[in-house]
Amino acid sequence: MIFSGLTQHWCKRPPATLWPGSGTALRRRSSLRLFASASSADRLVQWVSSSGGTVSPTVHVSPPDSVMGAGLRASKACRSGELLVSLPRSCQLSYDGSTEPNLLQLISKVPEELWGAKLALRVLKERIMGPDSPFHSYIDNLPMGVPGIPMFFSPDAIRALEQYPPLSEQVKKRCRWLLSFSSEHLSALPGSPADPFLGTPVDANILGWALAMTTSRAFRVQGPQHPAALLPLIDMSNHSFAPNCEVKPGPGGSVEMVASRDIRAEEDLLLSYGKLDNTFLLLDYGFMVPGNPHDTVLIRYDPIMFEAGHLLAQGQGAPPDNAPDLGSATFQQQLLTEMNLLGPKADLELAFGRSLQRCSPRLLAVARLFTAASAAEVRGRSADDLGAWDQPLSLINEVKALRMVAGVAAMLLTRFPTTLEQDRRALEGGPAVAAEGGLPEGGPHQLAPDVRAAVQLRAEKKAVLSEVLQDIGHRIRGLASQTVPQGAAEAYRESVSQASGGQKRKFSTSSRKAKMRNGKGFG
Ligand SMILES: C[S@@+](CC[C@H](N)C(=O)[O-])C[C@H]1O[C@@H](n2cnc3c(N)ncnc32)[C@H](O)[C@@H]1O
Repeated sequence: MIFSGLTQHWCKRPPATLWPGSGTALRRRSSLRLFASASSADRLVQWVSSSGGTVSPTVHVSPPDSVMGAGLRASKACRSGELLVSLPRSCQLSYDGSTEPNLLQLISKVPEELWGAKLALRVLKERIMGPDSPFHSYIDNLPMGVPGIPMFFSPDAIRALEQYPPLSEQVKKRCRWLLSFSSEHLSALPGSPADPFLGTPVDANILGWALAMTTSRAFRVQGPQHPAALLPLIDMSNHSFAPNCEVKPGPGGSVEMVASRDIRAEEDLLLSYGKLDNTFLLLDYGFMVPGNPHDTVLIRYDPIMFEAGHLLAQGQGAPPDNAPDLGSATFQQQLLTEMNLLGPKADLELAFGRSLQRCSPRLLAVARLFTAASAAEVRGRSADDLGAWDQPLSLINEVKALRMVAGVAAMLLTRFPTTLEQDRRALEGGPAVAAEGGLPEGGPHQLAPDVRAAVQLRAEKKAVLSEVLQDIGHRIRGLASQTVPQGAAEAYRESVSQASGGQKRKFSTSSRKAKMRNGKGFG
């Protein structure tokens, strides 16, 4: 059954007390920022200045565009290090800043790790207080939705996203949490003495809006010990991996935004939200960066997957390779436990990624371990050593281990119901792929924005895996020519290039069997 995310109908017919005068603007779902007018932005700047903060005359709020929404821009050139915005503590919105007992009581019911949801409850409280809230000028300027956030995707888009379960599972988890928290703790509040929301009904969709605000706008500037806070005005800066501004703690608990390099007049003022992969960017911020250098593909550790990868990478023309011992030998069990891949609290997450030198150290370590000739080859190695790119066990082992890594990546690529090329054609408006690809059936058509985002996300993941295959194939070819005699090297290269072909390559019988045994590779 397809899980449908939260609905946006609340946006169209909001309770009057929550969204005064906003009903009509919200019908245009494609616009990111739906009601921040020049005057509300001016009021925000005035509020920061009159609350003891500083806003440089260089800082200008730019009107929304269809890609990034509104933003900040330099109205004139400024020098590196120049102070652009300073926010006193009283202008920072965090969940521990409230003294209202009912709100604090409700916030305490949210698990510690869900800081975004705790902060969301505070945002709702301030929103419901309207002009009585000290944060009114800020709250009034918040967008009415972040349409790119998958919590609000249609069933078609969620289906399209299911090709990459690490993301679709997170989306479902968030939606389930919102639904259960609102039925357990919010539905009975109106009319009760414990109600912090002054009788205004709050449901999962409204809490979802507030959660989208906090995950897409909060900062943790004062260090990991301090709760994340919303930073009015500063949070209008959009993201770039090559930013020109940075945010840092200032004197007396203030937060400052400064130019991190010389900035020309009319340049956008951009911050880096962190070295985040596309999954995280889409989940929390509702956008992704094509070719993101920090993108990753997550997989769950499973020895059968490594075995299947090994078989796939061997290829048919390859010299026979002894079947590796997969996790049953005592020395393997010890190292797998040290890597926290075995045991009741095991963390099974492994990753491929551009900035991980193609795969996470633990993934490399597992492949080296499984292809080690004997316990003697890994004796004295810690799990950390085993995952260090510059510490191969031996040339022969490295070739085998990299072939196994490449085989796992190739196998993942073959498991997507659609190929990278099909996804790219769909993004260009070509014919829809079968419904298993999560696209509506039919001829050439424009994808809805949320379906497009889902297809783009999975295409980005496939691009990461393809690059991993090419890169590892290249490394293997370099190593293989040093380790095997001339005739066998030819066969080796042939098998490696077959494995690098990924989706185009046919499974050998044994690897097809392994695939059937293994079921899903993700999540
Ligand atoms: C902290 S807010 C920035 C201000 C926001 N644009 C606004 O209109 O209020 C973060 C949101 O801005 C948008 N955004 C920021 N950087 C972006 C980028 N590089 N590409 C696309 N959207 C971006 C996303 O909607 C994101 O959730």
